[in-house]
Amino acid sequence: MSVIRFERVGHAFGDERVVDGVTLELAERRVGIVGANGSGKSTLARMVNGLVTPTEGRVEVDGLDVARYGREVRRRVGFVFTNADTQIVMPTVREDVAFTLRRHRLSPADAAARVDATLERFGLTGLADRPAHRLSGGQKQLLALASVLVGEPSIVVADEPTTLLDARNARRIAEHFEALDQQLVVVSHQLELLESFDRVIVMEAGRVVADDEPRPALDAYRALIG
Ligand SMILES: Nc1ncnc2c1ncn2[C@@H]1O[C@H](COP(=O)(O)OP(=O)(O)OP(=O)(O)O)[C@@H](O)[C@H]1O
Repeated sequence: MSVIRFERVGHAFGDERVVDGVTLELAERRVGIVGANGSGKSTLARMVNGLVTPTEGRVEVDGLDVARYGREVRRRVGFVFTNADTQIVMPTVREDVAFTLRRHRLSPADAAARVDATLERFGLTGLADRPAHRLSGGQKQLLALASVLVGEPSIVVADEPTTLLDARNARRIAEHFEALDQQLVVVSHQLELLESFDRVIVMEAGRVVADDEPRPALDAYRALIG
């Protein structure tokens, strides 16, 4: 199991301090992060793989300082965005999944086999040669997840991965997340998704205000938002 460590982490955008004095050690299989809009959840999540750098304190993944060892950390930590369009970078479905492996030093045959197996796993084989940007929202989110997982990260961080999807696709994506072998950190407003998790962190104005098993943590969150 990997360990994500936040040590007195803060982040300010200009004068606005959006993450403030967060110390956490996350080593559970499934960790959820909830909080009101603007409470700093995305900023915190993005610090795990260096998309955002702390302005105070440090974040480590398996002892690696994310600010210094970004490349190594990003090999271990896959990030899934809310809007799959943000992370689809290649013209076709197959090329997008293959793009993740460009620095993995695999032989072309091994890389192709891994891509094919991943497409199959996410039900994307029949769409492999389609333009990625013309997929439906649900298919795009499956592609985004496939493109992350083909790199075999040990941790997957997802920032509201089901928010833009209809109920059926949200359920499908949630099932894929539930089936992952990887350690998972998920930011979500969809509280039922987090009920089966090992630990839930509640953020309020940049601080951790509850950190517990899902039931008490989600109760604390519901009380907080009234
Ligand atoms: N790149 C940026 N530049 C300036 N301010 C930012 C930037 N990104 C986020 N913020 C501000 O930081 C604060 C925290 O934002 P963040 O996205 O981390 O919150 P969040 O809890 O994920 O919110 P939401 O639930 O709405 O996604 C907000 O006030 C936001 O406006």
